[in-house]
Amino acid sequence: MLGTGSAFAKTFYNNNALVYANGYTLLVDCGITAPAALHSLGKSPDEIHALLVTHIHADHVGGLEEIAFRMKFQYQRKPLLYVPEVLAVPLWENALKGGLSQDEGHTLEDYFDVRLMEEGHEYELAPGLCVEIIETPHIPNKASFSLYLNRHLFYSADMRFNPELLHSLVDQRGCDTILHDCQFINPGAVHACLDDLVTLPEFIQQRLWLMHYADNQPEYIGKTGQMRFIEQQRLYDDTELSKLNVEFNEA
Ligand SMILES: Nc1ccn([C@@H]2O[C@@H]3COP(=O)(O)O[C@H]3[C@H]2O)c(=O)n1
Ligand SMILES: [Zn+2]
Ligand SMILES: [Zn+2]
Repeated sequence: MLGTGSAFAKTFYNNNALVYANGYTLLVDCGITAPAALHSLGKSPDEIHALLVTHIHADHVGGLEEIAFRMKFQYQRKPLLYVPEVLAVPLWENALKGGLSQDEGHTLEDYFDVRLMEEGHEYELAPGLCVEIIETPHIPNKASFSLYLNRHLFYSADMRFNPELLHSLVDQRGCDTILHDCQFINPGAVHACLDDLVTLPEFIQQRLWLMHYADNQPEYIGKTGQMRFIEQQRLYDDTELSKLNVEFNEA
């Protein structure tokens, strides 16, 4: 995890992730703090093969201008950008155009090798890395897409509490690991809140890691039912994440 903080957290970086697969590096979301978070890990933007955007909020796309400029002018590269089809135009028109538009660039494609994604398809981004996008409710009338990775790990984009989806992923689709955004304050108007998440049955909680949390996260350690916090700037192996759950349950 590059960062695990909420949109307004100051002690945690924005909730963005680096996904590694056989030498390939995917950056999932690129918020305002992503360049600093990469720097603190000693990572150069040049090490990123592809980026993926879940939705248009600054904690998920606010760092794209810096990455786009540096890729173009510092590294002379056009990285792959995976974007849900409905977000491609608003991403350029409403988020990036103001800063990036200039003689050398007037479109998203001038900075990125754009790959549009649709729901209901699985995309093999690299050997050992398959991604499906699932539209999940967040802000009314504003599209946001969670991810299903390698047919076993669900990574929530910001989403409201949706127990039916979590049940169907676990019961019908072999989901053994859930990384879920979490808001501490009730009600979770645009996110799932902790009071909602602790109502999930234990077998779902035991697979669930909390992320996208506020600065007062330390106050909640030990108060999250069967769920655990995932930590920023730490490397997790996806098979280890599910193995640890089993060990945790047995302990
Ligand atoms: N209707 C809304 C819209 C936004 N927000 C807050 O703004 C943040 C934007 O980034 P986020 O991570 O989606 O979290 C949102 C809410 O904290 C909110 O609380 N209610
Ligand atoms: Zn967010
Ligand atoms: Zn959001």
